[in-house]
Amino acid sequence: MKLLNRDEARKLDTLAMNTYGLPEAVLMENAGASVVALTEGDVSWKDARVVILCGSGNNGGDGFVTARYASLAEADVVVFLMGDESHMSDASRMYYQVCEKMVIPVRKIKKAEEAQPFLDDADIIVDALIGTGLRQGVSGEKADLIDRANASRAVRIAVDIPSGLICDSGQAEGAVIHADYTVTMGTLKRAHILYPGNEYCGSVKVSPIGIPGGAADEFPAEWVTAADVKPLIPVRTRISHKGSNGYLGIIAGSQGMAGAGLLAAQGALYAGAGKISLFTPQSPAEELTGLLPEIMVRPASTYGEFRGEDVEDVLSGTDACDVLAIGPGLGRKQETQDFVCQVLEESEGPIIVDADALYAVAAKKFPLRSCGGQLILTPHVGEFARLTGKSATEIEQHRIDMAASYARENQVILVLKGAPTVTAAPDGRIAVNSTGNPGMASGGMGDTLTGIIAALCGQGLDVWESAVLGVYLHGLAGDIQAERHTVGFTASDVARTVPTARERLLGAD
Ligand SMILES: NC(=O)C1=CN([C@@H]2O[C@H](COP(=O)(O)OP(=O)(O)OC[C@H]3O[C@@H](n4cnc5c(N)ncnc54)[C@H](O)[C@@H]3O)[C@@H](O)[C@H]2O)[C@@H](O)CC1
Ligand SMILES: [K+]
Repeated sequence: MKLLNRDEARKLDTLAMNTYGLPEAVLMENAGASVVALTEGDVSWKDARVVILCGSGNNGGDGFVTARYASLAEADVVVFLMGDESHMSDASRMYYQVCEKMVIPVRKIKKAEEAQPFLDDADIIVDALIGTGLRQGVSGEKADLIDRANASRAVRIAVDIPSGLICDSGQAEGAVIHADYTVTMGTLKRAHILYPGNEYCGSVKVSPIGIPGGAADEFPAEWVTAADVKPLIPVRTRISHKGSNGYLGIIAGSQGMAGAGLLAAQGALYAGAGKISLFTPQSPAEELTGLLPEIMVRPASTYGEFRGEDVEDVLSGTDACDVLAIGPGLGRKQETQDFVCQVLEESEGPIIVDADALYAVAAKKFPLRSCGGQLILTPHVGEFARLTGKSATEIEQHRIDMAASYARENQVILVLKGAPTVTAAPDGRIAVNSTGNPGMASGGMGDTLTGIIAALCGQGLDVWESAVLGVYLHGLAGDIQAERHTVGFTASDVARTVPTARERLLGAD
């Protein structure tokens, strides 16, 4: 499902009006009607005392329509209008007047306290104060009204987006409605899925409001669900053999950090890789041999860590590989950074660049565009901060846009891990992942993801598909683990659960 920012949401409405000739009032009618229709069953409108808070923008227009449908559902409705009436659109004003003609009480208020007795008694509060039109945090009387609505024992239903949330960033800069339900119009908005925005939304319901499905096709960001990634799962034929399922080379590990490469290998193995070689320095190689009998451990440096002089040896080994993954546990020594940059420069196949390899890219200001092979970078926020020179806070507030511009500028697939993980392509595609949970915030999870993505790439998916499906499967495996224990499962547990996740995805509608 498409995921829109503020300007795109406005553009979608304009497209619906201009391209399909749908009048604004029709969209508003459908929006208000769906607020009642989509929540019927979750709440009971009949005989409920309903307070509808309207602003003077089009979100308020949706609120006036909702008032009519709530009244038709036999609710006892009162509307409070806070805002400058002279700013109302024609459609909003029309529905305001319809309320008056239906003798639904509409009280214009300047002070929030005027609504207090009604908020105290309400069963349902509909929040139609401000929608996607908000640019900065709410303060003053509107903020007071929001706080009072939040203090009420009533069920709160937000129209389109909880009032006070910033649509593009999901930030709560001032007062914000804490909704139990949000009925959003057309398609999802960023604030519904970004943190902390999604915590204010409650259960989100999407109403198409009559806009034809194809109208949103031009917008780049997709909220990735099972239906999107299920068709990407590699199909295995009867005559499949290990050679047809990808030979992966994992370049990982250093003295004292042997496990990272093993976790990447586990991720790859359980995601169906045909054959895996783990290229690692001598001492981790000795520790690892035999721990995962299905993989080949290839000692490829006599030092405790990779150095520039090991490049030739490693590349002669990885020559036969279809896909490379580089980074987990490599360490951050200068010599290792040189090694990483040379490997990136000289390799041709797709390469997943993770962990300490990302450190090397950032430290050496390595020109990613000069690389021969297609790259998938998988930074978490800290690593992305190093790559971009931006603060973690700034990245968290703009994770979608920053991932997208980094991918475009550097011509790489960028997987910005976190909540939610955002995958961006050089051509502008953006996939925002819907799986995963906080129990996955533990050491080694990223290493397994790297292995999973590499394995999918080896099974014939292109770099974009591998990243999008890999992120989804990894998160789903974590979600399956979290069904038993919300915290305390390990990266190895997640790797071992990938086959179950794959099967669950295959069985999804
Ligand atoms: N054709 C359309 O444009 C449609 C729009 N729809 C609704 O319209 C909404 C967008 O409407 P608008 O663009 O008119 O904008 P909004 O109604 O979201 O917001 C504008 C209102 O918020 C107030 N406001 C803005 N920033 C504020 C701040 N920082 N503090 C206090 N008040 C503030 C303004 O004074 C104005 O009254 C959507 O969220 C959706 O609910 C739907 O009716 C579907 C059709
Ligand atoms: K709202």
